[in-house]
Amino acid sequence: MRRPIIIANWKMNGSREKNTSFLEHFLTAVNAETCDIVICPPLPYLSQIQQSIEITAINLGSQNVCQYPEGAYTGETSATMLADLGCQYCLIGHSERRLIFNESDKSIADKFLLLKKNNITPVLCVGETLQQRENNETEQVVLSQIDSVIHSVGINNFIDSVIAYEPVWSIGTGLTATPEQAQSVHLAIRNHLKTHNSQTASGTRIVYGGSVKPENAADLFSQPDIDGGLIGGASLKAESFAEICNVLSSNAEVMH
Ligand SMILES: O=C(CO)COP(=O)(O)O
Repeated sequence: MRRPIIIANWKMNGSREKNTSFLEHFLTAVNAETCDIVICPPLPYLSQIQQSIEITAINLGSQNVCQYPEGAYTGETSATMLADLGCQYCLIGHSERRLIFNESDKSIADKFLLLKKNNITPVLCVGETLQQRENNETEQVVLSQIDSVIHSVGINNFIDSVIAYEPVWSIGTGLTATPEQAQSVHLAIRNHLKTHNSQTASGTRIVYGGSVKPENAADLFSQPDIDGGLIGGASLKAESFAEICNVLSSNAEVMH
């Protein structure tokens, strides 16, 4: 049985004051013992969040990492530094990074490997644009984004990572993939992983992201191959993020 996981991606939002208030409210409202919870704040706030969640079961995640090890890379943050700050997870290949910051498959694979070397779980984000979906290229695009990492790092390194399927057209748009649309891509990903290694396929957690809200979370999370969510906008409000976590957790209890 895969342990469900829910990840907050705060993107470039927050302040020390807002973060403190978020955690205060979130910790009272959340009741999700059967799933892993991860908060990915902006980099400058990693330490602040780390200190506030130290005695809780919540995990710390980064939104990005440098593709190179330590050295002369002005403005960057290494995987070693993230580990030093207590990060257990790190997003890589988010569509905003691929599209706005021109991240390549090669740099994403390099980041993946550096994270593994530092015992940080990579959360590999994949997803198609609206045009690609309309051209029936969804599976091809998503599987090739995954394969480019597997071919570069090797399937053994891929074990225990998390995949986040986030259709680009549903991010921040309010347009959620239907549970059936999401399940069909998640199943295609799992079947494809089987062609590499059946153990990896059954153990890899595949989460859905894209306009997940308390109102649509239960239907998405009840799909057999959706192991949780990567939440943007709705993770900025303590009450809505707690509600989504609670939905995932109670869903997991029913399935046990
Ligand atoms: O990009 C996302 C999480 O990484 C999804 O963002 P929204 O939940 O705001 O659509």
